[in-house]
Amino acid sequence: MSSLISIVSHSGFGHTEKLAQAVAQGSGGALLAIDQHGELSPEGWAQLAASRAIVFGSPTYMGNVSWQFKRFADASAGVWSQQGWKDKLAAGFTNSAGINGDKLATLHAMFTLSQQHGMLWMGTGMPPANAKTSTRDDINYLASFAGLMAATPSDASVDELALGDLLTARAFGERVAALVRRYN
Ligand SMILES: Cc1cc2nc3c(=O)[nH]c(=O)nc-3n(C[C@H](O)[C@H](O)[C@H](O)COP(=O)(O)O)c2cc1C
Repeated sequence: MSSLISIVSHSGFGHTEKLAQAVAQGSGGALLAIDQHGELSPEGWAQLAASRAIVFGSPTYMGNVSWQFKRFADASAGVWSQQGWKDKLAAGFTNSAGINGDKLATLHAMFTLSQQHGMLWMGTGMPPANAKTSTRDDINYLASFAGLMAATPSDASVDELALGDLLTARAFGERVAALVRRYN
């Protein structure tokens, strides 16, 4: 059964995939994987066409989306020519090793993609956890407004994503679901 919300993402080594799963838990959305060749199945494209909201996800590689995500983005030009995603809701998330690591550039790439398609972008809408008393387990400790950010040390396993980032991803998914209900 098709979902109103789709989370379409690429992950090279599984960390961003774990984040995508948390967004799916929060939103009730369907997970769609861009594979290691940058391809999405025909069923995946059909799911996106039927969705009310599309959440884009990619690791940050060299300060941008992965080439696999970019291949998917370029392939969406076919949808663009039919204005197939116009007025759908959109959001984005990324994960990288550095606390900063130029993640904002990745979110901007996703934002630009959404605007080329005429979509409506949703930020986190979350207050930052930036007080002296804040901890890494807090929601939005990375203080991102444009989209969901997570930081996973370069030598951390998939099972070592920060609890705070997973909670943030879940809350981000809940926000996406709430906005879909509001603007449906
Ligand atoms: C080719 C490559 C480029 C990377 N570039 C960056 C970067 O620009 N900034 C950063 O903070 N981390 C960078 N990283 C680290 C990854 O973002 C990090 O390992 C992330 O958890 C990988 O997610 P994944 O397991 O979903 O692929 C890079 C890793 C690779 C393999």
